[in-house]
Amino acid sequence: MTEPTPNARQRELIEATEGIHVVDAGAGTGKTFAITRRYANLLREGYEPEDVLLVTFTNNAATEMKERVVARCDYSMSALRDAPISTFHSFCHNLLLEYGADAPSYLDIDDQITGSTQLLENEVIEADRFRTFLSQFVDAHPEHEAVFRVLNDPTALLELIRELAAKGVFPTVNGWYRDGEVSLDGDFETFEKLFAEANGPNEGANGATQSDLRDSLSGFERNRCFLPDAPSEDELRDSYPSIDDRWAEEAFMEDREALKEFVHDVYVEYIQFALRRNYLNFSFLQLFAFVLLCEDHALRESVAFKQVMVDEFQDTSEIQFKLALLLAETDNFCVVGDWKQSIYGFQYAAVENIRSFERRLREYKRELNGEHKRVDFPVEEVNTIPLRRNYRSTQSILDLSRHALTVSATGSESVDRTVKDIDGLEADTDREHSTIAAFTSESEHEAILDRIETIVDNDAYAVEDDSGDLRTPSYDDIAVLTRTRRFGRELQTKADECAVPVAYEGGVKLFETDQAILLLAWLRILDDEDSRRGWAVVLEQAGYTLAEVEQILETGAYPDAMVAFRERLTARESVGAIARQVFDRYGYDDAYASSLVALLQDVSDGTTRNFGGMIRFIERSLDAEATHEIDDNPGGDSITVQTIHAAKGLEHPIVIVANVNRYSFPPSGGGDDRIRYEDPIGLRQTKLSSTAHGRPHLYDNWRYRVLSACLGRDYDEERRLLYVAMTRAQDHLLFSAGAEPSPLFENLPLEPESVDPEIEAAGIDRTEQTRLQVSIPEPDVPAGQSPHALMDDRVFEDRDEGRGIEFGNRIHDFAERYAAGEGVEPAGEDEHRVRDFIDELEGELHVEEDAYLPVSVGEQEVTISGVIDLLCVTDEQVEIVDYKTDLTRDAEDEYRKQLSVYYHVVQRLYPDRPVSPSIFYTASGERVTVEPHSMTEISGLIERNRDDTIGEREEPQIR
Ligand SMILES: Nc1ncnc2c1ncn2[C@@H]1O[C@H](COP(=O)(O)OP(=O)(O)OP(=O)(O)O)[C@@H](O)[C@H]1O
Repeated sequence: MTEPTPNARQRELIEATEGIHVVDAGAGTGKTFAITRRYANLLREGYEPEDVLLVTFTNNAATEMKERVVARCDYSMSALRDAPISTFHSFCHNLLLEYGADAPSYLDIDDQITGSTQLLENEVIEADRFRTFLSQFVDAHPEHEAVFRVLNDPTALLELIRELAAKGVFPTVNGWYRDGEVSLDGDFETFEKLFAEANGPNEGANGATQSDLRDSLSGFERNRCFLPDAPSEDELRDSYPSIDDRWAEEAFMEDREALKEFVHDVYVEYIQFALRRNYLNFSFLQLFAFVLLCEDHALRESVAFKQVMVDEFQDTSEIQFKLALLLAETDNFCVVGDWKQSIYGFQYAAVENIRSFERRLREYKRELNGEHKRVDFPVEEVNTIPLRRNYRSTQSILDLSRHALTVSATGSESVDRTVKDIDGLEADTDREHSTIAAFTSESEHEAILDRIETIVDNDAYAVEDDSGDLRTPSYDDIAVLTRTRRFGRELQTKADECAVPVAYEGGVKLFETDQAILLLAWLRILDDEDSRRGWAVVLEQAGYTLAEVEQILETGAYPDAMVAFRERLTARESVGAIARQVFDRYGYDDAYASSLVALLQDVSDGTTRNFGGMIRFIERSLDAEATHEIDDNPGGDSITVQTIHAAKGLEHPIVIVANVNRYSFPPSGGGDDRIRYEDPIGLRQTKLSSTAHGRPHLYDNWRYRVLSACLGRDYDEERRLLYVAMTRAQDHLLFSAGAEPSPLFENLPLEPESVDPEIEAAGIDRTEQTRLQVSIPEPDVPAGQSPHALMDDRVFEDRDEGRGIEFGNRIHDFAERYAAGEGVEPAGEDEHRVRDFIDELEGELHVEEDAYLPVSVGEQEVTISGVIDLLCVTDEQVEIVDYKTDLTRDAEDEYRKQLSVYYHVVQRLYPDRPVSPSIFYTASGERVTVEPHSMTEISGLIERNRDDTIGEREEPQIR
């Protein structure tokens, strides 16, 4: 194909070689094309490759740019081999290898960066190392016990470190680098403004109605256990229509010294740990490069570039923007991007870098020039170049895509932007042949496949070929884009059943899947029965808190069921058989699992049981980021299924944006990170460990509850994801949803059609067994089954406080035998309470009743099964009783889900009587009746918990 001729605006960017230029333009407007041409033009104008820094976000993009530059100038590929066209990370890596030996000394760290310091890219391996670090850290720092006790996930702490590094908050050995600590404290003035905004009274028909904040604090104490210093809900909401302003300060001001010290010590000691083991992660590379450039003035001046250009600028983090400034010798600084395509917030991309480019430029210059002039060029004049012509899509697709940025993502959210506020794009083509449609179906997967079959070879869906003529479409013109990975995988399975060819883009990093991680853990346990690395993964996966994991590892008191499983594995003949048994236990019956079994069988000859060898093989594969094609990829003419994140930068003739459903897009929930860093409230704990009532316990932090109510959840990135998905389409654009479409779907200006798919798929009514956990805690439960099927088991923190699993089992055992009339004698207060309670009951008692509840989740039938502790049946009513040995009621919301399942089972058994589900707390003797969830709610809860929300976590992009 011939190279396009730049349009006038693109030419302006290509030829404007002096000064600061910013392009913030829509999809497909030729930004990458123009910046590549600009680079070639600079070389033609006499700049040497080493004078020009061109930053991209992936190594592939860097290579592609070099190829395109070579085509436009006199340089060969080999001449450009070492040219600084690279990612931030590889640039920083090279800088540190050459000049950075002593960079750690600027943080008062004695360890050095050496020639053998490796870049550790693999997050799975890093998480493993971080676990090792953390267990050493805990032993060395008993003073941090209280903060450590609140944690439930080591990777969340590692994520926090990455976040702080991306935002320029670095530790020194004895404190914080520059004004890092100020950032951790947060900014009360800015918070006060947010508080005032959320707390402004609303207008009702009869005057002012209560503020959003007051409203969202109703139920302030529900299902929470606060420390005694917390205000009651009545106190907090004693004024109307807003809550009293004094609560802004009361909530914000909190003694966070212990927390800051904990985070500081983990952060700096982890850096030291990494350096001593000769590795740095992406975050630390940038951190040290930044410190080095800040502190070594001579070096900074010597390495600075005459020209700095950044592509995909919307994906830069704060530290990356600052790095780019430190690397610029003059104001020849050019960035291109699109705020509407900023979808890497979870990797700390700061959309404000491009949205408020000029303000940030000035602010960062001021900051960097604090005690020394580091940015020595004027930033007052910025030339903004608009690009409006789109070379990808038809006008109707472009017009609709603007709506993506203004639709409300929830039922109640109001978006303070209208379509008019979004710059429109002009299609380069005059042709208007697009089909734009939306459909819903109870069987969404089948409906999509059905539609695909209709599209292929259909003139109504004709697509433009390279010469601009229309031709009928084939499978490989079609891409199905999804917000989360899970839906794509499900669709692939369904497509296989229906013989529709589907391809994954770029294969799968098989050894990074959950399946492989669990298998590796069990192999480690088989290789060494006390393997900390193996047990830590297995126990965390089963839902134990970090403190519990530590305790179990310390004492070697592994759960009986897990030990028994290890014994069963030991009896297996081959690694393949072991793998199969591990996958059976965790309910993995998919292409990944079968590929892993087949691969390991091949590698191990199918017979030997050399665990050490297998472990090394998996580790090496992880290190090499080995990608494997999954067996069911047909190749050739097939549709592409990928996440929206993976589709960024690509284009497809026909796009189906699928699974635009409630709880999936936007994904429901959020992390359960106990330590958070949020703007402008700084570093906070959502839970606090205290012995306020005589024994250690985790309390909810009431201050965080109030603070977070003022922050709200920002769905802008979800809208941008929708925009990215839509703007991948060249010719036709479709949307699909299931029984419960997302507001993102419903609020688009489209009239969805409800369809009943005709496509035949074998095995569609397969039933998936999902066990409901009954006697919580009972954490040794396969993943994908209970408790993850329905409950958020992270609320069960009580388990390490002397009562724990065994205690719970003992009480349940006593209760069962006592109610069954076995004449057992109570021992201890809880058992006495249970006895008294049972003595009071009137009616026929049934103990340990099995309960099975079929639930439709999407188009799948799921059976939730559990065991009901006690049923008390009379002619008038049926009472369900579930014993809980918890010391508090803070897990009640989760128990409600469990009891709701029992309620529906029992209600079906006794349709003529009222059924009341209740909890009996053995610690207090309190009996609490719960309000059951409806079947629809249960189905939604299962879907929500099953849906993996990690579209964003895949494709570990270099950022
Ligand atoms: N002036 C032009 N004439 C014809 N085609 C062009 C022109 N400029 C760019 N294109 C083509 O438009 C397509 C999109 O270009 P490019 O990928 O550079 O856009 P972009 O703005 O970076 O897109 P996105 O933001 O969606 O990643 C490419 O196929 C490119 O070759």
